[in-house]
Amino acid sequence: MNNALILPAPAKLNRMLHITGRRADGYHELQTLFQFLEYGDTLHFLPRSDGQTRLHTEVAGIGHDDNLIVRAARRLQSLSERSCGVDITLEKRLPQGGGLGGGSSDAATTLLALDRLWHLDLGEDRLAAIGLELGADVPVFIRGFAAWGEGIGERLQPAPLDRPWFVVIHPGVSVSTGALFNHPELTRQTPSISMARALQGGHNDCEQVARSLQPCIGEAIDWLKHFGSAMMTGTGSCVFCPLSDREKALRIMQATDRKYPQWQTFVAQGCNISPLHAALK
Ligand SMILES: C[C@@](CO)(OP(=O)(O)O)[C@H](O)COP(=O)(O)OP(=O)(O)OC[C@H]1O[C@@H](n2ccc(N)nc2=O)[C@H](O)[C@@H]1O
Ligand SMILES: Nc1ncnc2c1ncn2[C@@H]1O[C@H](COP(=O)(O)OP(=O)(O)O)[C@@H](O)[C@H]1O
Repeated sequence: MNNALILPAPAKLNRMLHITGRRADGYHELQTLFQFLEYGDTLHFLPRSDGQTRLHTEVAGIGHDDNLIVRAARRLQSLSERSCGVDITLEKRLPQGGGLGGGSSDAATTLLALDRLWHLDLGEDRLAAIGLELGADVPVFIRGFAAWGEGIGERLQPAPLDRPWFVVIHPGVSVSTGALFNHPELTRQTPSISMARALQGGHNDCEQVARSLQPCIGEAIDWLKHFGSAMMTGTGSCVFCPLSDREKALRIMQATDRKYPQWQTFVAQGCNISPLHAALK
């Protein structure tokens, strides 16, 4: 059908993540550098005219109506006066609870796709605000530029990051974002810094608690530290190491597969314009 849309939902990495405080509602104030990866999920959208929204792919452990894709679609449906519907299928590559933002990225791709397919023309500001109701990470995927994020990650400005190749390891476990943020031993008072300072290098305040919750996260970071400045993304569980060239990254991936066959490893380049926005142009 000629008005079907096939779009990427890329992963993100947090190249650093500092927790600078906690708001009265319990959410944490962050300073973080978001960068996209040329790697992620793919969504297929086929409009239907009977007002039904259906996701035809099951995601393990998530009910149809709880899936962020369906929640995003229904939220847009509620804003439309016409009887819009859609059939959606998902090629899932990103692990859940991996800190790669897969669920948030799926939601953002759905919002941008349906805004176009249903001719809603809501504009990026409105879509980012709707996205924020679905998850703190959704706005950066709506905006589509690598960013210095503050607040709970929704105050964004473009960040001129380098674009290395990354070896990314998913050590086969997941970390619940909520559980990590509620942990009594989490560092919550890192002094604020400027973006310019963060671009010179930073750390991830969630790493220590994630290591204690899931020791294999620490094992994966310590292994990748043999090759460069390895770090965890988001609240975990994935860890990454930036490399200057693809061949070197692929060699490290092969060595990781041999030594730790129980982990999933991939190589992808960082990008400062989201592959989603590149595809929508
Ligand atoms: C911390 C980040 C950094 O990228 O990590 P990852 O989840 O991607 O690992 C994100 O901002 C996460 O965003 P997202 O995954 O959308 O989180 P949400 O669904 O909004 O929140 C899940 C739960 O985490 C806690 N939470 C989340 C974000 C934040 N800044 N402070 C918090 O305390 C809240 O308890 C919330 O109920
Ligand atoms: N389409 C989806 N893909 C992944 N997770 C989803 C989706 N819809 C809802 N979720 C929920 O969102 C949570 C966070 O998922 P995700 O964004 O992939 O991880 P993270 O926030 O660690 O990067 C999952 O544990 C899952 O319960």
